[in-house]
Formats: sequence, structure tokens, C-alpha cells
Amino acid sequence: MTTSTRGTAKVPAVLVLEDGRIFRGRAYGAVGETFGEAVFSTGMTGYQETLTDPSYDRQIVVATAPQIGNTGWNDEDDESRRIWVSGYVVRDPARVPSNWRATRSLDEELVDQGVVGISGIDTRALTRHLRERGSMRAGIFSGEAIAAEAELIERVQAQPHMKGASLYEEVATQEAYVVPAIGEKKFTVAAVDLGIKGMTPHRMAERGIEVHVLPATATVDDVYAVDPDGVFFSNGPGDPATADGPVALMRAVLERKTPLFGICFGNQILGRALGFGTYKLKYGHRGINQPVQDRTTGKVEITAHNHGFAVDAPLDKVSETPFGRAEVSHVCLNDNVVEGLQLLDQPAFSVQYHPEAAAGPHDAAYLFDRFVSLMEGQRA
Ligand SMILES: NC(=O)CC[C@H](N)C(=O)O
Repeated sequence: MTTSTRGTAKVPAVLVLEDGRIFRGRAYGAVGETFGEAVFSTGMTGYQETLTDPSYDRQIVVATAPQIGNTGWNDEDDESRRIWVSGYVVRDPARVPSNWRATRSLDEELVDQGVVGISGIDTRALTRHLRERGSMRAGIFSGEAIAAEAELIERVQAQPHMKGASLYEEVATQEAYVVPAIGEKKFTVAAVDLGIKGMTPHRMAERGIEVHVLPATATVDDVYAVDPDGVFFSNGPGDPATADGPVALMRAVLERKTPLFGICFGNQILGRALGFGTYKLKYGHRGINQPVQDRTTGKVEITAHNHGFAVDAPLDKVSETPFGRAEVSHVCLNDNVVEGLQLLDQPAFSVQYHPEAAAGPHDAAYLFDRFVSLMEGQRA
């Protein structure tokens, strides 16, 4: 095929990394310039969910899957109200998207939302570079934004680091809202929104939970005003070391021994609430094929991940914490990173990965059932 339906395909673009490495390609999506932390995701499908996951705020996502956009863009799979990635890097964009649910192309959606991307990049070489050197700051410049290399590198180096970035308040809802239970209502959960993905309250609603999604700035009184059977802390962008407010709120919930569940950022907050540290991984885990072992059952599950930070907790011993004994319940089999925490003396647990699996395999859906069991146990 020699022609393209993509309006920006002939506009030159460059991806500039903070260490001076430069990749040349063509504009994809909006033309202009953008900055963020360059990270790679190994998901073969699910780009719509990835791009609209608020945890990707201020990140330039590199898709390792070589063909992106094949199924276009639909009206159903968004995980939040908009695209959050600050830039998108692909090898070979679909020339003709095809799917019965698609209402437009990915390229059109990127243009509509003003998201600057780049195509025609050797994403294998780029991923190997990021794997060797680590995730780093980057910029995409297309059309008239392209300037002398030294100047572009300098501008990238002037950007803020992801380490130390506090981003959850800017992505979270400003107003509380309710996701009703599907079918008979059995439980009420207060969900603290730090960048929540839409599928998460949906997975709870499917289990008879009425979910009150609260702003990131919610107080203890706001949480208990909904008379919750359980409290949930969501995923979210940025460095968990900055999330002092949510850590204090979680400690107040733990003091009351209310059943508690956290996902991703929520797992890091539980780690901090228990007194563990967090640290930045060299290049993180992003994709939908990561092997995790549930050490409480020995079972291995294939799971969806998106995290650049992790909890620093001992793998092989039970830890004494201000809230009783705690242990690492889940571990990533690729690199032994902590993937879950569980308290042994009260009903609280969390995972670093994504049991809501949007997109991804449903192996970890049992974790929502575990949350339900904790709430049932508290009532009995
Ligand atoms: N998906 C998430 O909640 C990510 C948590 C945190 N921002 C990290 O990168 O590790």
C-alpha cells in the first residue's frame, strides 16, 4: 500500500531522550511538542485502555507491539474521561482500522485530544535502550517544533523527573459520585480516587457493591459518611513517596479495622502506611503478560501491570507493623518485585498490579472476591 489516510504521516518528528539519544520518525496524532517520562508497555492489545489510564499521566508510552491502531477507537473501552499519556510512540500505525465497535481511528482520536505522537520508530531498539539505561525523560517534537538537537536535548533535561512527582490530585475526580451495584446491593465501599480506572468500580459493582468514588482529598469523615463496609484505594500516577495525605487517611482506616483493599498506587500507600519504603524501578512493569505468584496459595497468574515504583518490604519474613503482622502476599516471578501485601491481624490487603484487567487476562479477578469475603467476615 502506498497511500495513507493519515493526515500527518508525512510530517517529520523526532523523539529526544534525556541522555542525548535521538530517534527520527513521522508525526502521529497531533503535531507539536510534548514531554514526559519515556516508558515501554509490552501489551499486544488494549491500547485504548492504556492511553486512557490516569496512571500514565506525564508519561510518553512506547508500544512494543509493532502494529498499533488496528481496531480503531470505540465508545466503550475508555478507562477515564480522556487520554492521559503525554505522548505515544509506535512503529507501524494501522492504515485501515477494522473492528465492529470502532467509531473512529486511533490517529483521529489522538488529533482530537491534542496528543502528540510519533510513528516509524524502531521500538525494539528504543525499548532495549530504556531497559538498559532505565526509563528517562523525553520529548517528541514534530513539524515546526523541530529545532537544533542540542537545544531539544537541553529542553528535555529541563523537565521535572517522575521521582518526586505528585500527580494524583490533578487526575482524580473533584466531585464524589456513585457507581451503583449491579443487581442486589450487598455492600457499600468508599473508593478513594487517586486516578481510578473505570473498570475497577465496575468489577466491584458486578459483585453487588455500591461504590462511592471520593476525591483524592477526601477526609476520614467523608469516608465514614457513606457508612462503608470496606474502603478501597485506587491506582494513580506519580511517586507514592509524595502521597502523604492518602497515607494518613489509610492509617485512619486501618486504625478502625475497616476491610481495606488497594490496587497499584493503593498498594504503595498501604506499604507506606505500614512503615515500608517505596523506590523507583529501573524501567518498571507495563503490559498484560506479567507472571505473579500468589504466595498464599502458590498459584501463578498472568496479570496486567503498570507501575514504575514498588514497595520495599522483606519477602521472606513476617513484618511487625503498627497495624499488626504483615507479609508480602504476591511477588513478580520475573524480578521478585513485591506485588502484594496482606495484614495478618486485620482485614486489609493490596496488590501492585491490575486485577480489573482492562485490558488483560482475568486470572486475578479472585482478588475482588477476596475483598467481598473480608467484608462478609466483618459482618459475621
Ligand atoms: N498504576 C499505578 O497505580 C501506578 C502507581 C505509581 N504511579 C507507579 O508508577 O508505580
